[in-house]
Amino acid sequence: MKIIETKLDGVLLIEPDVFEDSRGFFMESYHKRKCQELGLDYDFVQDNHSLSVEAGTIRGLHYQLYPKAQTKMVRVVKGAIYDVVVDIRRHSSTFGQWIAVTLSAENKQQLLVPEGFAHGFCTMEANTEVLYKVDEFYSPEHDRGILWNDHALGISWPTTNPILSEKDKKQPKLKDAEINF
Ligand SMILES: Cc1cn([C@H]2C[C@H](O)[C@@H](COP(=O)(O)OP(=O)(O)O[C@H]3O[C@H](C)C(=O)[C@H](O)[C@H]3O)O2)c(=O)[nH]c1=O
Repeated sequence: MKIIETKLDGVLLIEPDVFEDSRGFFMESYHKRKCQELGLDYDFVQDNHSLSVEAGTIRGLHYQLYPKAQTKMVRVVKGAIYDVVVDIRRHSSTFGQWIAVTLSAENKQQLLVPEGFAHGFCTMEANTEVLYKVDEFYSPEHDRGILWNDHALGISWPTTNPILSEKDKKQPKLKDAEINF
């Protein structure tokens, strides 16, 4: 398992060891001790799974407020996503900055999104399925979002006309968002 740092402190790309043979492949998609040995010591309590039927679906940008903030470990088991993370820690030197990585069933890479970051993705293929672990339970009362195309962020999404939930169509801009990180 290899860890690749990004320009956002704490946001990490994880490359699992994949064992391929004539039958296909095997990999440990999560191994607590090996993660702990690499400093990734999280107590994940919930696994999430989403299917997006159409390419060009954007889910996000989402986060939960303290004390229910979540660290997420995201991977794709079918299709591909343009995965985006935004630093929303008010005192961070990279506040408002974002990164994007492609996670796919093919590259099997995973993204670690710590507390203090908003997360969202755009599907690059039809019928894309995303699995992710979180270390805090879902709390609707603490669930918040930021508008996907907030010009202050300038995220280079692969589509300008995405499929969005009604909720995500009405998310606030970063300057108006409720943040307590
Ligand atoms: C997140 C969540 C949702 N739900 C229920 C609430 C709604 O009735 C339904 C769909 O929720 P939502 O539209 O918020 O789902 P997504 O738009 O995929 O949200 C996710 O998208 C981005 C990419 C994220 O990083 C978050 O983990 C998560 O917010 O599932 C639950 O029951 N448990 C949960 O943990």
